[in-house]
Parts: sequence; structure tokens; C-alpha cells
Amino acid sequence: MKTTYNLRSIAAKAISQVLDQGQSLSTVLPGLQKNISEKDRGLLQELCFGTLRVLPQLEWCLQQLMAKPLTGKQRTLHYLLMVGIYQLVHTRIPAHAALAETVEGAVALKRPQLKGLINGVLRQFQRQQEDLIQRMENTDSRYLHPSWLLNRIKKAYPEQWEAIIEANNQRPPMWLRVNRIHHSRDEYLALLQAAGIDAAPHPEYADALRLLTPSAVSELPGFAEGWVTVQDASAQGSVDLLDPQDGEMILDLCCAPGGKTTHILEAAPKAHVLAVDVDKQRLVRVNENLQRLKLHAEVKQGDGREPQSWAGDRQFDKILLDAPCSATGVIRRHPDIKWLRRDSDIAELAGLQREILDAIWPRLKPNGVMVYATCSILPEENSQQIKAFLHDHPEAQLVETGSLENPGRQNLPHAEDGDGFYYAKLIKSAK
Ligand SMILES: C[S@@+](CC[C@H](N)C(=O)[O-])C[C@H]1O[C@@H](n2cnc3c(N)ncnc32)[C@H](O)[C@@H]1O
Repeated sequence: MKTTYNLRSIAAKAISQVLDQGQSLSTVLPGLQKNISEKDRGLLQELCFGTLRVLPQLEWCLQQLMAKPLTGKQRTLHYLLMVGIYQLVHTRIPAHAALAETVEGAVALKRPQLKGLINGVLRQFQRQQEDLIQRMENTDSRYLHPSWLLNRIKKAYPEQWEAIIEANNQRPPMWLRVNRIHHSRDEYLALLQAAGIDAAPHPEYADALRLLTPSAVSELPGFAEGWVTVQDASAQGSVDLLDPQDGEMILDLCCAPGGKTTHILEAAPKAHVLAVDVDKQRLVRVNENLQRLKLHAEVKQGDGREPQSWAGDRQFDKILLDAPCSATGVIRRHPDIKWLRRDSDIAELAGLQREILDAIWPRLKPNGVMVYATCSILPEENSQQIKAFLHDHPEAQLVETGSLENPGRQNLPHAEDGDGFYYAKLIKSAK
């Protein structure tokens, strides 16, 4: 059957929604993928994620090729050109097909008069490709990060910043979390092997397996039955550290979409879990995930800064606070983060984290355990945040994670390991 849509124009629209309207790709894509074939969904994802991953490279090339960029109502065509160049440099799509489809994208975007321009710019790029890419490699565009973020990463990690940037620019590995209720990790590893899927266990995180080649979830043994969940290894580490036990009252604060809620319940199916998030829409996903895995938690909408309104006077044995953060540790999974965040967001997020920490701490029982986690690599949200908290709360003791001088454990993104993640484990001493 002949397709009635132009995939390149849809990719250009998705990129416009991210860059011009500040929406995240994971919000935008599901709607756009609805009316396209299964086969094309993967390609649309690749075009959008890929273009946003290497955006500065594409922008730099277009600056060299065009006297002035397309703006205003023609801005989406600028993104169409980026999608065109992305295909020529980073995909195996034959150049003639990439060109023809991208040029047709101008018609789908109701700018048929710009077909000639799109064709001309892309052909000019093809002729100069090698020289342009080589010259770009001598500029800061080669880092593929906004300068404010590059500067922050350099400052925080003077020795490791290049390795971090390199990891951020790679495609992420696919990690699974084996559901302990059904199988041990070794048992599931054997099931994967029997299905011809190679995987390796994480050396530290108990339930984590890395697929050597990413696979569709439909290929994974027992995915529909809840035997396994797709979740990064570092994200799994926070629940290992929390060490939930049956019978405990556990608060999972900032829980949506429920990746850690379900992990807590797989590890301790008889724990009483209250899962809270401020975002009603995202809570729908928590309930879906609980249903797929046939687990039960009390799910509530609420603001972490106002526990009275959703917890009354309740206190908890354990609290997992997976705080809202810059997400600078998961850039390889969500390259749009680089263009959605602003420098000023960091201080604002650190302020919000501190407010939630202060509001929730009194809800921890004496001798209770709190794990504070973020998927950030910036010290303002992590070690500096917890250092200040420990200073102001002498009854809070840091355990298993770092020193008072440098509290918490900071994972950095790495090709064969998990995402960038931070955890600090605190115990409330009994008075
Ligand atoms: C890092 S995500 C949580 C991921 C989740 N724990 C998981 O494992 O699937 C951070 C969450 O914090 C929520 N959030 C942001 N501000 C909040 C607030 N003031 N109170 C409660 N939740 C908040 C966001 O809606 C978002 O779902």
C-alpha cells in the first residue's frame, strides 16, 4: 500500500514542537506516530532523536550553506533541511532516496515553492560534505552541547568532561530489569540466550541485564506477562540502595511513570507503597505499569512540598525521593534535554529539590531510611544539595554513599554501564 504521508515532514514538525514550543520528544512522538506504519515509526524516531543529538553540527553546516536561515512561518523547512543533512551524514539511507523524500517534505509542509531551495541546499551540502564536516570539527559545535551546559560539565569534571560529552553523544545501551517475582536474573539470562538474545549482568545492580544489541520488547521472553521491564541500570541502583522489605510503609515520591514504584514492589511485594507525583497525566503511566506487572500500590496526585494534603499525618519507614532534576545524566536517551533546559533552570531545580527535601524529611520515622536520587550529573542538584541538607539537619546521617566532604554516589554515563545518576542514602537518628 502506498503511504499517504511524508515522514521527513513529520520529523521536521516534531523537531519544531521541541525547539520552538519547548515540548519533550517523548510527549510529541506518540501522537505523530499514530497514523504511520509500524516500519516507519522506528525511522521517524531515528530521524528525530538523531537530528536533536547532532543539532549543532547540522546548524553549523546550514550556516555555511545559506546566507540567511529560514525563519517565521518557514522555520519548519529549516528543520526539514536539518533532517535532510542528518540522513546524508548519519544514516545508511541511499542519498538519492533521502534527497527525494526530503524535497517532497516541502510539499507536505505546504511550501511547494521551496522545493527548489531544499533540493539546492542539500545538493550543495553533498558536494561539500567532507570539507564542511572537517571544518566543523575545529569548532565547539563538534561537542554537540549548548555552551552553558558544556561549561558546567567542564567546571564540575575538569578531568572527565570529554568522556562525559562523548558518552552523552552516543546511543544508549538497552538495560532490562528482571522481575524477581518470576525468575532469578540467571534464569532469565538463560531464557534470553535460548531466544538468541545476548545479554550481560550488571556487576553491582542485582536485577540488571544489558542487551548486547537492543531488541524490540515483543521479542523478549514474557514481556507481556511482566517477567521483565526496560529500565536503565543506574535507575535500578536507587531501589537496591533503598533495600525495601515486606511489611514496610514506603513512600515513593515523584514516582511517575512508576519505574521505581514497580521495582520496589518486585523486591518487596508485601510492602505498603504510597506512590505520589504532582503530574496527573504521568500518573496514568504509573497505573498502567502496575497493571502490566500485576502489582499494587496506593497512587496519589500531590505536591511533594505539601505532604499534609496527601499523607495526612502518616510517617514512613522508607522514602525514595527521585527528585525532579535537570536530567543531564540521561542526555544520550533524551537528546532533546540539551535544547529544552536553560542555564537558569539549574538554580530553580535545586531550590525545588531543597523545598521537597525539607517538607518530606519530617515524614520519615526515627531510624527510617531515605534515598535521594536524581538523573543529574550536576553537583548543585546532588553532592552540594545533600551537603547543605546534612549541615542543616544534624539528625540526618549519611550511610553507604560517599563522605561528608563529598556526599552521595555519582554515576557518570558510560557506554557499557548505566546513565548518569546520583544517590545519597540518609538515616534519621532516633532522638
Ligand atoms: C525523575 S522523574 C521520576 C521518575 C520515577 N521515579 C520513575 O522511576 O519512573 C521526576 C518526577 O517528579 C515529578 N515532580 C515534579 N515536581 C514535583 C513536586 N513538586 N511534587 C511531586 N512530584 C513532582 C514529575 O512530575 C516527575 O514525574
